[in-house]
Amino acid sequence: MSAAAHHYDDPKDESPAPPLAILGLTAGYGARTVLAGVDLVLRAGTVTALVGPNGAGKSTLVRAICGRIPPRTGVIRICGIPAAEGEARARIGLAPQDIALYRALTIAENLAVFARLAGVRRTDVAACVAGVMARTGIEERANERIDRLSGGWQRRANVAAALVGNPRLLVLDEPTVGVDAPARADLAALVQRLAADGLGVLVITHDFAFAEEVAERVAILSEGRIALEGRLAALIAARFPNQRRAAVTFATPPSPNGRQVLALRGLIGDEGGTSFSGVVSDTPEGAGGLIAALKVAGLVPRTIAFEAAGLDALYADVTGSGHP
Ligand SMILES: Nc1ncnc2c1ncn2[C@@H]1O[C@H](COP(=O)(O)OP(=O)(O)OP(=O)(O)O)[C@@H](O)[C@H]1O
Repeated sequence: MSAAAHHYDDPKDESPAPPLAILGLTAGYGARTVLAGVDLVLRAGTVTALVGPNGAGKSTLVRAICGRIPPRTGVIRICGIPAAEGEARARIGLAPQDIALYRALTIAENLAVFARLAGVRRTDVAACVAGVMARTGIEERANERIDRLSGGWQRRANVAAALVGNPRLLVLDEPTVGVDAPARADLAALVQRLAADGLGVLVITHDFAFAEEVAERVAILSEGRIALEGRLAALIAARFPNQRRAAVTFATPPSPNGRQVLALRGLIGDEGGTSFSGVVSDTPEGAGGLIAALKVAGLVPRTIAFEAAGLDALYADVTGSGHP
């Protein structure tokens, strides 16, 4: 049995404490306070997506979780252990935003290096590497160099490297950057499998479609706090009772007057100025009212759709801004 597997099976490790518990965390840089009272608990076996505007402090939160910047006030515990302690860091697997692998080495060689760095005994490295590759389904590419792999395989290898120390908390920072659609589905399935195995998984992402696919819970970081956290469906039902998301597109950007009509209906445009979305009442009158208003204003949409509100509507409502 590998050292890592032994560590995982050790009954002394069966702590009832959650993989991650943050209470009243404040942190920042110099005079700058970035996190101003963050509360967040992640349970084993769940995936939580953390979203927030650019500069909200997501990377700062990751640094604090990994013990790289100290809390000014509040506590961060990893399986009950204060984040500053080495024992806590050993329970965290971090797959950073930039692929943190040796590009000229193969997947297997990289995993062997990281296993040694994670403290796996030399004699246990091969078993550890084989175990992690089986867990992440990357054996078929084991002997390919990182720089020859697609973005999707590189991301999977990046996740595998985070698992060599057999963590309880897996932190994935922007795991879908550079990943095409089919590979994203594979990645989502992998993340869910790892959670089903008992890991607590925190996914920091700007990719709302991925967040909706992979995470049962979402946390929205805004103005230094977790403004909202919970099951996505429940949060949406509570925030938008009997409402639907309306999405309207135009062949060319509407006039300022047209934009104003849309804004009055709660529909906000994207940067290109041709796609607008917002929430409307989930009644025939809600949809009919919008369509009638478009007609009166002389606005001819290219497409118009009404669908259940999703993370983007929730995010816009909580942060007051569009999708980052
Ligand atoms: N080392 C640092 N020293 C001083 N200020 C910093 C440092 N790192 C980040 N900041 C500032 O702290 C704030 C939060 O940054 P952070 O990188 O945590 O945000 P983020 O939510 O991860 O942003 P993004 O989504 O753009 O990656 C920003 O205003 C940033 O300029």
